[in-house]
Amino acid sequence: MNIAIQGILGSFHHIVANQYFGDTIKLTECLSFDEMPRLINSNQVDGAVMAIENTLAGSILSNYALINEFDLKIQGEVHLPIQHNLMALEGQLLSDIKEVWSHPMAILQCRKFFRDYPEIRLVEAADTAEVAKQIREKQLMGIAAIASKKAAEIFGLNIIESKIQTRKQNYTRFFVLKKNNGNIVIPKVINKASLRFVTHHQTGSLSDVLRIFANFNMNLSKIQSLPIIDDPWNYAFFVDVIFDNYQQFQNAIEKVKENVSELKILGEYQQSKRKYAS
Ligand SMILES: O=C(O)C(=O)C[C@]1(C(=O)O)C=C[C@@H](O)C=C1
Repeated sequence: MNIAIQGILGSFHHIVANQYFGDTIKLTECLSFDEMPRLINSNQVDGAVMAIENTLAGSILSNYALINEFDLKIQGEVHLPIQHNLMALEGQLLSDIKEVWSHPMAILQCRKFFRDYPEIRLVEAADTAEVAKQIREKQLMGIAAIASKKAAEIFGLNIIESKIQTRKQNYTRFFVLKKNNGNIVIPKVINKASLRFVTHHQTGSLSDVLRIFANFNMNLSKIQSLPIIDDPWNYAFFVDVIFDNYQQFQNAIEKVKENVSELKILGEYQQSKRKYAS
């Protein structure tokens, strides 16, 4: 099985791919999220792992847009505890560090730590682990990476400070994606779905839809609005719903269809347990 990940070995996406699919998969490393839909839709990979939201930094809205635009299907989800580490070449001290390079989402999650070091420049890079690799290969002095412990181990860097994210409890939710009609692993249980819908321009139209979910005993775990690019100042809603009874979910969908102008099921999958870090 060939799975695309954002980033390289040692990235958080790598950890998630191994956790979901096991250690024997082949990884296709991408240095942007934008590369993934093309790889999936041209069958160059069987699926992909894509971060979608983080408890400190919020949603990655552009990834919602990619899933919709390229008609990808959500096959599963993983909630991963994220501990960020500041790492550099052996012997480098925090006082030696002039610049810190990392993925923008990782930088966002560590903003507070760097408030005490205003002299350090924060530089956005393509991936957390890729920076660790560069520091090692090019023997970069004065540069540190924000990345996983696994990246420090793989690239032989020294961790200067661990757990530098703004709050110790920090989680990222990742989607496992596949081609619209493909199937990588058949989920044993389906108790969660992600939907995109557009409501009519009438008073109360969103609350009507939300009421349907409540009436059918479905728990709304997330709602996110996104601009519709062809229709300025109008929005599509992306929601996640959790349910016990699949038939009940389908009945709710039939009812929702009568109340919206557009509806798309982005994926039906098994809810992942939200593990808590110790
Ligand atoms: O290390 C990775 O896998 C990344 O691509 C960085 C990334 C992200 O894309 O959101 C992954 C998870 C963490 O929330 C922080 C950053």
